[in-house]
Amino acid sequence: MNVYPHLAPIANRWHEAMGIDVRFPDDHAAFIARCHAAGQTRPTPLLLQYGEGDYNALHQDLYGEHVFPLQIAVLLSQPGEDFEGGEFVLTEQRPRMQSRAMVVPLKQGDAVVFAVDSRPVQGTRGFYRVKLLHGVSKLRSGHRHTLGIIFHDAA
Ligand SMILES: O=C(O)CCC(=O)C(=O)O
Ligand SMILES: [Fe+2]
Repeated sequence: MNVYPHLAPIANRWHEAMGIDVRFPDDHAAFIARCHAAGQTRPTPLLLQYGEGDYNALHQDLYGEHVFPLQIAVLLSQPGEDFEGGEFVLTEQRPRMQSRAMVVPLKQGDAVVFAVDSRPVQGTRGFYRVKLLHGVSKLRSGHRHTLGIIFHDAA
């Protein structure tokens, strides 16, 4: 599976809508070369394991100047069977409003594609930026594994 080429055009449309000048090449290797040239050389894909009581506080995976604006998390365990609790949570912060929470109901093998930092939302006067955070609620029992794919390398 090579998903980056499908995401790069979306990333470019998002940047255009948000008035950000940076554009992304079709080829992931070319984008990684840009990260490396800026000292972002550490690979970022991760396998995460959560046990009972573990959680992942709301955060953003920003690891340097170069940021690919979309990332992926794949749930490797079966909710309700392998673990209880441990929901994937997003919050969206709109200008002058309080944050909205969203729970993404993932089953084993599902992937969620989400904004690393901000996404454009159509308003009455063009697009505005909505800031996202993501995290995982506390596991009540069992074990939960995920694969996280972040397309930029880290400094
Ligand atoms: O465990 C998860 O579902 C999300 C982990 C995470 O923060 C990430 O993939 O960036
Ligand atoms: Fe994360």
